[in-house]
Amino acid sequence: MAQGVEGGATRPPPFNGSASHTNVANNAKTNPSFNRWQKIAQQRKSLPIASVERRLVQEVRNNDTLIIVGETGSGKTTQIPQFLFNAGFCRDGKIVGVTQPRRVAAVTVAKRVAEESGVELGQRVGYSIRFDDMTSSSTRIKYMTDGLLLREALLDPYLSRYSVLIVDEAHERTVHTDVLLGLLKDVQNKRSASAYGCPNTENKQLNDGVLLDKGQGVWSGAMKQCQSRRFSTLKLIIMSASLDARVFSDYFGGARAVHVQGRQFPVDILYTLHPQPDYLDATLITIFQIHLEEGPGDVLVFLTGQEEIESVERLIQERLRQLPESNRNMWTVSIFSSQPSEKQMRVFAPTPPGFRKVILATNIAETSVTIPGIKYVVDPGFVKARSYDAAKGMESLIVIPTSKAQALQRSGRAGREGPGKCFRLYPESEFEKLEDSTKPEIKRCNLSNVVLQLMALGVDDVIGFDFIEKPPRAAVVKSLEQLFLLGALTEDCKLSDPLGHQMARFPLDPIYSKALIQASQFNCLEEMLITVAMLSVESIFYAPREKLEEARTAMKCFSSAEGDHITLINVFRAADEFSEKRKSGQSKEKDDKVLKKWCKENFINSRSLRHARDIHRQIQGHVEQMGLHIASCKDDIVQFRRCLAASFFLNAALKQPEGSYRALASGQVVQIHPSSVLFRTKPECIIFNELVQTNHKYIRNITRIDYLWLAELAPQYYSMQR
Ligand SMILES: Nc1ncnc2c1ncn2[C@@H]1O[C@H](COP(=O)(O)OP(=O)(O)OP(=O)(O)O)[C@@H](O)[C@H]1O
Repeated sequence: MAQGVEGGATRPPPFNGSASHTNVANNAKTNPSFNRWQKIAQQRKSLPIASVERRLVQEVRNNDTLIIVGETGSGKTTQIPQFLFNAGFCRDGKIVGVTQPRRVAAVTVAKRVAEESGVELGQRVGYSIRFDDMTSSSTRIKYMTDGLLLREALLDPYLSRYSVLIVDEAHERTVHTDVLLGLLKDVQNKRSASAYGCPNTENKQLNDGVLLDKGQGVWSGAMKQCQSRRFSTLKLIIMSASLDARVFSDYFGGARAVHVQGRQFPVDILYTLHPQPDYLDATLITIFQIHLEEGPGDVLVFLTGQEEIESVERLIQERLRQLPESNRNMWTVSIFSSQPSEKQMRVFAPTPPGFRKVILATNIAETSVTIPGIKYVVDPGFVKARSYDAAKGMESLIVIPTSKAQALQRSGRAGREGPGKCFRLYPESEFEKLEDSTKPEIKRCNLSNVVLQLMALGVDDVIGFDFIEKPPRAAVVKSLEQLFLLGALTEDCKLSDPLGHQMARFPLDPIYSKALIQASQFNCLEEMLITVAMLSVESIFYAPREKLEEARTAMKCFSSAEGDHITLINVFRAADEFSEKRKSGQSKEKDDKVLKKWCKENFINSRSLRHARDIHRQIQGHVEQMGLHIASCKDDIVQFRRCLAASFFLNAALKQPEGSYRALASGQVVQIHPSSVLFRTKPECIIFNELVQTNHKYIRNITRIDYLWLAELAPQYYSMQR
């Protein structure tokens, strides 16, 4: 059994009843959970990383910062935290934290590691993601999103509970990862320097503040003090299968990089002979080719977004109906970020016997996750990415080719349980032309949120912050300007009190945080909570091509002549009313089914609606905690529209003579999206929440306002404009 309190080896799950050493052998023959644990233990032993456990632990002991690069599936994410736990890095209640860019990875990996360790999830091994905390005081290995750790730093600037922090999938370079790297570098320096004054740091100040020189001979005492608290310095590990170790090493002052050799199973990469003009059609053909010609095994398909996924899902069903009965044994499931977590978890459910599971995913399933059963990956080579025009202050989503690093990660999802195949739907010559790595998100997104968080963390000089790669200066300046206009910053560029601090506490985009705070003053927080929740999910309405007219008629029942925000509120409330009336009092599943039927009849996307209800519940919790006044403006719609104008004044637009609109802040000419309820009426002055760039610049989620309200409700901006 284990040696030491928290440094013990992992053990099998408890047997039914009281397990003693004498009955282990008997139980082993019959107990399925024991058999599963044995299989897992075997699998763990065969991972490439297992043979270098001791060396890796030694490397972590010897280096404060370590970069680990290893093949996808070699065991970095699941095994290294367990190695560190076993080596005693969690003594004295300390935690090994692992950050992931995505929620689904944090949850599924934590579940797997809990199972491998034979412990209940939330006890020794847990996860924490926005709005969902599965940890306890006994958690020692904690998986979390990078954004969550940033928020933790607001409360505990030294991140003092952690002995080791592992930044996983660092190649993704999400904006949170980049900010986190800068923050962790700073925390690491502060912890090494101020708390213990170890001689291996440049700082020579001891706890009691006495400055020492190397010649004074006191270092041996200081050294002892350091050794006795060796885990008080923060160990940092940067990990990925596909990162440029040099960039990270340089950033961390020449940090050591180690490569873990070897992969578990081979993955055959297949390319098309020619470029595919219609990648969705090529995707469908490939899925059916695999289904009809390849051996057993599930398929993972990478698409760019919810709409694309839903249309491919429909096309698959149509084609399946044309196949003979014996070939219809395909089961499609989907996973994308705006789905509720339980829905996302469905992709991990076992495939029914005799069926082939086809998972339609966005890049959410690209890194860290292992979906059991996947043998084939279909990669059309595209991803939806954020793009930001700082001059216009406009963010949009555009579909672009993946990078080589992303292609590698995608193929790495096959070959985790046996040999696999990856079908890249482009020629090999195209692969060579791809960028090596993904352009860091910090260079292509609106930075208001990041700037607000950094300022809340006490970083006043955001432009001078030690980023691994500096964001464009114009983007930082634009964000400072926006935050100032929203009232989060004072004139001398400090976080305002209380507004700026309150805004930083919301896990939302600053413009939405401000809207909620503002709404409590306009007595319409009830309406704004619904609005923010509904705007946080992908399209609520869906209109299948073949039933367009029916869908339009259904939408009219909820439409408000004032605009989309009130229309969305109408949908939310109608769903609530329906649920309330039809509550069976029997089971949640039954109620969900009834609501789903109602959604279908009304051409409402039930997934999006459920997700919005979930988000609504969670932000309402935040609002209550902050003590904001929740009230409804009831029938006083003008009041609510005024509040929208006061909140989203940066996104106001005026009608042009020919029927297009000019966005007042950016000067861009934009069109109302055909899905908006105001598409035909085209009022004089509007506010909007989203700009979508296709062949036109479309705006969505629009409400009619009075032009004069702008100067009245946002004088800080509109009086400057005149
Ligand atoms: N949920 C799971 N179910 C089944 N097997 C799993 C699961 N999670 C991990 N594994 C197994 O453990 C192996 C190692 O997974 P791990 O995530 O630690 O690798 P990794 O090196 O971090 O990969 P990546 O770089 O792709 O994140 C997988 O290849 C797979 O065989």
